[in-house]
Amino acid sequence: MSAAIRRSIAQARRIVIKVGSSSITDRQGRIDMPQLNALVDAIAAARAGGTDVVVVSSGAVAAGLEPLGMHRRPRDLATRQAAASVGQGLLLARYTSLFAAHGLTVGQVLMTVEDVTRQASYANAQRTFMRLLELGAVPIVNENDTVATNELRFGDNDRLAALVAHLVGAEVLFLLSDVDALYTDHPSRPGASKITDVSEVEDLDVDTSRHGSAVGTGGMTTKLEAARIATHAGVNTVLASATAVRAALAGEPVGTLFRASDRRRSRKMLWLAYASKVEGVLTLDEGAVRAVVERKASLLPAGVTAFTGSFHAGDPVRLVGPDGALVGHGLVNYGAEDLPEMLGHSTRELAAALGEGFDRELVHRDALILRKRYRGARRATADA
Ligand SMILES: Nc1ncnc2c1ncn2[C@@H]1O[C@H](COP(=O)(O)OP(=O)(O)O)[C@@H](O)[C@H]1O
Ligand SMILES: N[C@@H](CCC(=O)OP(=O)(O)O)C(=O)O
Repeated sequence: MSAAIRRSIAQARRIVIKVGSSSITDRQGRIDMPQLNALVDAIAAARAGGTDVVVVSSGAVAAGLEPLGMHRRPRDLATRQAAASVGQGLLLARYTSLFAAHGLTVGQVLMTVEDVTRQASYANAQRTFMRLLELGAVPIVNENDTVATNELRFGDNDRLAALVAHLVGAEVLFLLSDVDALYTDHPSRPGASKITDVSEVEDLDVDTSRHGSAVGTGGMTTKLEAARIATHAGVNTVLASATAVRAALAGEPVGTLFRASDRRRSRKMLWLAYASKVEGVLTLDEGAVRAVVERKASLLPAGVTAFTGSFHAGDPVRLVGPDGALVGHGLVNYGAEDLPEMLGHSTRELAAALGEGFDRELVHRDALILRKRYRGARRATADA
């Protein structure tokens, strides 16, 4: 890790720390007080040094097991929600008293997928975080497990933490876990070796398929996904053992550093890429697919043959090829009610009909995120 990055990590003014269930609860599902204490001490020291800290803490389900007489993580959603309901209260009570010993106040933030997928709620959540930080409180974030449904949940706090890091404009995201770094294979496998420095998550060739702890969810797969989201948002990301929290915060060479990408995406595009909820689907003809995928052109109304959904101007939509293969996602410039009159018409015809101020692009190239490998593209080219 270069000295400059280490320094910038140690001197960051705002950080997000995500801690996994396995790091703060024991095998019986009790909150591991010495471990939680050590974590809070390290965070309080960072706060004393003037750094804003947002904590994303898992552990609600795990902490609810023992009080409810359960011995393992429940399989069904309703029981997990009940466990989270009991455990979240206990967890926050512990955080509240441990931080109070350092003269710090905590604020609970329970988030749902919708808080980040809808632009208005995203802005609202952002305002709340900023105000909490201005007031000197330490936000303690978790997914609102008791109301999240199977269809509508993050399911893991790794990605939630990356989106929060982006939302609050953090400089560093720390993913603290029960493993000390990323390995080329599950750390228990012979030959698995430690990776200390990653420049581009998408270029990694590692096996993350084997599951992690009994209480954790997502394992290493969701941590890599989180690192990808955060680094593309310009946030340096450090994966380290929760027991090495002080060293990690001090920028010491522990764990794995995922370097912030130079090709930093705007807030809006990150939201589109990772957090938005698609409101409609546009079907493109082969010429439009080629223009968008190969020439990186904007999408014009003439290239769209059909659409579904009831979206408004500015909403996120999915773009698919004639065979339904995903082309990418984009922010559409017209609502569904305007489209029937526009589709298939050339720009000249539309300009004549709609006059001055007509927006010729249906989806502007700068508001488009293409799928990394469009599976239908080669076929579209070959058929042409
Ligand atoms: N390539 C890998 N490198 C490191 N850990 C891995 C890898 N593949 C799987 N894992 C597992 O992922 C676990 C961490 O994920 P998880 O249990 O969900 O933790 P947490 O509760 O901290 O979110 C590690 O303990 C390890 O067993
Ligand atoms: N929201 C859940 C945690 C989900 C989760 O991501 O857990 P983990 O893999 O331990 O970070 C809970 O508080 O139990």
